[in-house]
Amino acid sequence: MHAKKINIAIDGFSSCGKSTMAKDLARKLGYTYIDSGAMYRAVALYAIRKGWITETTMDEEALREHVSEIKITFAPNAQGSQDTYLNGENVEDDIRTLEVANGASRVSTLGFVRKELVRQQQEMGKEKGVVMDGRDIGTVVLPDAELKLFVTAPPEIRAQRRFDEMKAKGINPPAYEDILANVKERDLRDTTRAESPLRKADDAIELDNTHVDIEGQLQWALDMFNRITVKNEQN
Ligand SMILES: Nc1ncnc2c1ncn2[C@@H]1O[C@H](COP(=O)(O)OP(=O)(O)OP(=O)(O)O)[C@@H](O)[C@H]1O
Ligand SMILES: Nc1ccn([C@@H]2O[C@H](COP(=O)(O)O)[C@@H](O)[C@H]2O)c(=O)n1
Repeated sequence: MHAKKINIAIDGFSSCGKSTMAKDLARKLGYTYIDSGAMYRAVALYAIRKGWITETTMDEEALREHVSEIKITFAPNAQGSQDTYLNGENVEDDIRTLEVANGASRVSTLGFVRKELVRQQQEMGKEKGVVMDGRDIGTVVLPDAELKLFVTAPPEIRAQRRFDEMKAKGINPPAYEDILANVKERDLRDTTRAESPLRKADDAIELDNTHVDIEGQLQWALDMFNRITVKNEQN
C-alpha cells in the first residue's frame, strides 16, 4: 500500500540550495516539484519586456492592471526537470538572469502580485504530494504542510556557488562581487518587505548547508521526511 502523500514546504535565503533540495526530494518521492520563485521571475520578465520595470523604475499601476494576463505553467523537460512557461512560451532560461532575479525581488514586494501567485500556488498544493520551494511557503502558501524545511548558508558561500554554477555551464559569469551584492540585496528586500516577509515558520526544521553537499542535504531531507511520515502513521 502507498503511504498517504503529504505537502513539503522548503524556504530559505536566495541561492541557498532550496530548489536543488526540492527537485531531488520530489524525484525520490515521486512528488510534484513547484518552483514558486520561477513564478515571481516570470512576472518580472513579463514586466521587463513591457518596459514596466527598468533599473530604477517600476510601473506598479500597469502591472496591477495587467497581472491577470500573466499565465504561468510548468511542464516536464527532457532532463526530467520542470520548465517554466509564460503565456505558453518556454522562458526557463530567460528567467535565470541577474536582471530578472532583481526584477522578481522587486515585484514580489507588491501585495497584488503575491495575492495572485499565492492563489495559484495553493491551488497546485490542493491534492498533496507537492514539494514547493520559496520564501513564504511554510508561513503563508502552505501553512498546513506536514513537513517544513528552512535552508541557510552565509551569503558569500551562496554567491560563490552561483558563480561556480555559471562557469560550469559555460556562461560568462558576472563578477563575484556583483553576484554577492545581488544575493544580499534580495535577502534584505525579502526579509524586510511588509507583505509576507521571509521568515522561518515556527514549526520548520533548519539546515545550515555550508558544510553539507548536495547528496548530504538530500539524505537529511529524506531523514526528515521519514521521521514525519513514521510519526503520522503512529498517530
Ligand atoms: N549543499 C550544497 N552544496 C554545494 N552547492 C550546492 C548545494 N545545494 C545547492 N548547491 C548549488 O548552489 C547553487 C544554487 O542552488 P539552488 O539553485 O538550488 O538555490 P536556490 O535556493 O533554489 O536559489 P534561488 O533562490 O536563487 O532560486 C546551484 O549551483 C546548486 O547546484
Ligand atoms: N515564495 C517566493 C518565492 C520567491 N520570491 C521572490 O522571487 C525572487 C526570485 O525567487 P528565487 O527563489 O528564484 O530566487 C526572490 O528573490 C524573492 O524575492 C518570493 O518573494 N516568494
